[in-house]
Amino acid sequence: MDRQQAKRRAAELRELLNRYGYEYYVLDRPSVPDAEYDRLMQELIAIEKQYPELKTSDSPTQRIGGPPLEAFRKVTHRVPMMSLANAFNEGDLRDFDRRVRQEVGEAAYVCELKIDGLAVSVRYEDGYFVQGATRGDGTTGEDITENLKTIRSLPLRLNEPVSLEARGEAFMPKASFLRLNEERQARGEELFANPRNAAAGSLRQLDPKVAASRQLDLFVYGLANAEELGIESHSAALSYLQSLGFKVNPERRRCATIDEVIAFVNEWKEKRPQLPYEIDGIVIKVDSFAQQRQLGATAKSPRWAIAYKFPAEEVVT
Ligand SMILES: NC(=O)c1cnc(N)c2cc(Br)sc12
Repeated sequence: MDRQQAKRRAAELRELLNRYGYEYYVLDRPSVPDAEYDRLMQELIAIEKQYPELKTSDSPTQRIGGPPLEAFRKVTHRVPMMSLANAFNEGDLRDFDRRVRQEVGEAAYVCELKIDGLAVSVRYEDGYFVQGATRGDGTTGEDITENLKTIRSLPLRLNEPVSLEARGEAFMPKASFLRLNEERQARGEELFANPRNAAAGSLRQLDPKVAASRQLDLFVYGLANAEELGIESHSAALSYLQSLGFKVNPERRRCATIDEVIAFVNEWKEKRPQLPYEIDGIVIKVDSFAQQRQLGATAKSPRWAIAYKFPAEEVVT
């Protein structure tokens, strides 16, 4: 195959493998057998070996990660990553709703599952993944780009050539956590206490090959620059993120009243053990960005959101 044919075939393979990867890891609905995916991947690896200059940053071969880092570089978040005030019972939720309605009148909410993982920020330029970082202290985090690239549900290239910064939670599914601890037990190593610690420990590894072996996953749940993109509500932001190719948690509900919010909270209090990942509560946000702007934020938390906390979940070992 000459260079021109190789260039064309490499682009074809990237398109195919990224689409098959999206179907498998984001939609959980693969359209080709694993053997077919592996065969195409081997073909792309061979072409990139013969013509290294054909390797692109969104090539699925680039997920496996380079050599171990010496240390993590610091990253300053242009938009601070905030933390959420907590609610522990129905009364706290009704107090929150009363404060919101006193300031902005009737408000619709979006309820989402609070994923028990590690908050991360992922930045894209012209549709290409360029940098990922931990939350850190909210203003300064650690650059874990190479480790985040190993998460198969993180798109290396978006469906549109947009520049944005998305926020999400990296997590370890319960099944991966149990298997990892079984392996560590067999090697006489110290066990991880819970999936959140296992996910955090995995993303803090300097060697991307270790992170790649931990089968982490990622739900994206927000945009740092939504208003710059002309989006006017949180529910619209989530639909937009989904359309770009991100994995957005489907268990979400737009609620017109706090009674509907409380119904969602009680529903998931019961259904939580059936989830393949751990959650530590429900996040409730005022849906309209105009109303969010009116409500503003305290020094560390937005006044337009609250996290209803569940008691710690025991993963069945
Ligand atoms: N859907 C969400 O907004 C969401 C889900 N899971 C989480 N751990 C967090 C944390 C913050 Br801060 S927001 C959020």
